[in-house]
Amino acid sequence: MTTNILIAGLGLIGGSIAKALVHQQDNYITGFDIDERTLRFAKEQHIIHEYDTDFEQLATKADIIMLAAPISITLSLLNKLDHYHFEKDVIITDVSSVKGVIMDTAKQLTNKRIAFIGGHPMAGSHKIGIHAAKEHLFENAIYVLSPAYNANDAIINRLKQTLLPLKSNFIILQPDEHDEMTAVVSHFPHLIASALVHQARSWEETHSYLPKLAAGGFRDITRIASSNPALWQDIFHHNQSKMAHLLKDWIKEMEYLYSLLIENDKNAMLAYLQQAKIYRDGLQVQHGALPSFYDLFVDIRDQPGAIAAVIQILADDGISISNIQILEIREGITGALRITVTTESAQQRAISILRKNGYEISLAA
Ligand SMILES: NC(=O)c1ccc[n+]([C@@H]2O[C@H](COP(=O)([O-])OP(=O)(O)OC[C@H]3O[C@@H](n4cnc5c(N)ncnc54)[C@H](O)[C@@H]3O)[C@@H](O)[C@H]2O)c1
Ligand SMILES: O=C(O)C(=O)CC1(C(=O)O)C=CC(O)C=C1
Repeated sequence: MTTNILIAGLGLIGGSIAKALVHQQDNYITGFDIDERTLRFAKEQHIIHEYDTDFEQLATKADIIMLAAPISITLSLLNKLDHYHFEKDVIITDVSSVKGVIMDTAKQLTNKRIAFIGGHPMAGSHKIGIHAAKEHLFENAIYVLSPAYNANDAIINRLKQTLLPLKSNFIILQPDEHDEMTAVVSHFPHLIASALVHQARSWEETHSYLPKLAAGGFRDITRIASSNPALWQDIFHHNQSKMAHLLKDWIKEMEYLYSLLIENDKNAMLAYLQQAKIYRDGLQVQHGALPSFYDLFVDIRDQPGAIAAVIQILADDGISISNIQILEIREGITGALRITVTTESAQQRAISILRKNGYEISLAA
């Protein structure tokens, strides 16, 4: 039997979900978006089967509705859906990064045809819109579900079954617990990344050469400051109290760090950095929201074909690369490639084969 799935908001997240679901024979994917170019692109690229600019038309034909717009829009779409006349039961879910406000709204729903299950796939990017959508975005990612309104186990299983092609790992979380944890490991880091960028920008006023010194470290830690500002303002707004709490904690942490620096306490600073490293290294190998990844650093010369040669050696050995980054290549001088693979054995094989081919390899930059 065909499942009619409406995706409202065909951006990075909605587009990625559509791409993963559209190839399932039994799915019929429809799309709704405020941006008609997005809808046309999605149809032309076979990311959806059909679109309409009339939300009600699409919604009342759907078996499953996925709300993948910014949070404030998702809230207003949810309120609209409550007033529609559905001739059959419908499962509604969302992908919003904050769950409390969504679940509070879902609890106010009165339409008996609706079952609502909150959702949040814990993967994404700093990129915006359907052009950045990727079929494999949610593979191995944690996908949080928070059942709220009219949702029994059979309905939850139906949704999970429909989302199986995403290859995510589902977990059930209460909204408050979800918002507390995502505030720590997702939302608050965005605030800090933006603050670091502001700090660099203001120092540039007196040190014009500063951007040229911003190498791998600054780029790594501030990548997420390039995310969609409107989307993140909306996330901060809807998780405001937890963000404020974390910022207070952070200020205390910075005061502690300030005291370590002022006292110039080498041992205490070493212990602080060591503890952070141990915890961070542990996160890399856990199976969770953070994918497992193993890095190796390859020294290369700045000359045409140098990167391709390294990739070819690994490809010939059947080693697939999950990420590659060029670090601090300066004109005519040796630089480094950071290559990321997903298993320890692939890392060991890559090191061995590249060393045999005369490359210098290290495990840290
Ligand atoms: N970006 C991430 O890394 C990430 C990860 C997980 C979850 N999320 C959540 O996913 C949701 C969407 O984020 P995104 O990154 O895909 O954003 P995006 O900007 O890439 O996509 C949002 C889409 O919603 C559409 N839209 C905006 N207003 C609309 C309206 N009134 N009606 C219909 N469509 C409308 C936009 O045109 C766009 O296509 C957000 O709720 C966000 O919290 C984001
Ligand atoms: O990779 C990124 O750029 C992201 O910000 C993805 C990220 C995160 O990890 O914080 C952002 C928002 C989410 O709701 C889930 C995932």
